[in-house]
Amino acid sequence: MSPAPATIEATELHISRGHTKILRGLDFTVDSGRITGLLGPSGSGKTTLMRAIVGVQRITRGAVTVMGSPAGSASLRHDVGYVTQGASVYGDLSVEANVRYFGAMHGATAADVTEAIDAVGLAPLARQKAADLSGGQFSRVSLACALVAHPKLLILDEPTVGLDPVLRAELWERFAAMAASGTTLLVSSHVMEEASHCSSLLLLREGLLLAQLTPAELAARGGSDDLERAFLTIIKAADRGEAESEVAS
Ligand SMILES: Nc1ncnc2c1ncn2[C@@H]1O[C@H](COP(=O)(O)OP(=O)(O)OP(=O)(O)O)[C@@H](O)[C@H]1O
Repeated sequence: MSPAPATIEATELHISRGHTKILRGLDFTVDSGRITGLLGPSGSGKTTLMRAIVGVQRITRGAVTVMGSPAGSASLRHDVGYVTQGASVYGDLSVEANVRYFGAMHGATAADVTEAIDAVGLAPLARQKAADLSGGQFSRVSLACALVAHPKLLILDEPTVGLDPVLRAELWERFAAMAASGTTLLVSSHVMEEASHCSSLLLLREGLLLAQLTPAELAARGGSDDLERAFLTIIKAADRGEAESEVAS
């Protein structure tokens, strides 16, 4: 079987905001039906890259295509789901009403709504007002609102922040099941241990792509099965490389 075409393709992607260069020439592809992790220190450009893929971030130079169309194309509206860090949920509506509302924009059925709420573990709270939920529960409403549309590409900005370990593990199982049924997921995280759930990793640092590799390759290249330590080793090596090239120039 020939491999499925890439869902996302970035070519020489540059993004500046004001005078600041935030993304500095990224080239990568994200494969279909896989979980790709977007990892990097705070401020490295993860959210900016996700925004570019969704089509809400102006691109300075280069290109991003999603399923063969320029990022943000109207034809992609029903195919791309994006869950931001700031949950876009109506506090005065119940969990169910929120998910139904988002679902209605994508032709979702009542069964889709129930399934999405179940998937994030909020069935017992379906009738509760979103404003009365805990922080972790509230952010899961936002995730349910994205799941209800059954997007082909789901982009999740730090979806496990504020969740306890049990829920985090359940969500990763859910993501794996979605990928197995053909959904492409791009998931950002600070938590390196979560990298092990991904089949491919994009390592960002200061707007540059340090590497695109599998978790096993990260462990091998960073010389540790502790992925956090492996990543730090790679970052330090990149820092040394930059310092050396500055001395040489
Ligand atoms: N509107 C803006 N104008 C200028 N600079 C910005 C703007 N938004 C973000 N930045 C800068 O762009 C850089 C990348 O930010 P971005 O939010 O993409 O990083 P991130 O990797 O997602 O960080 P975090 O993990 O903390 O969310 C940061 O240095 C940030 O200060």
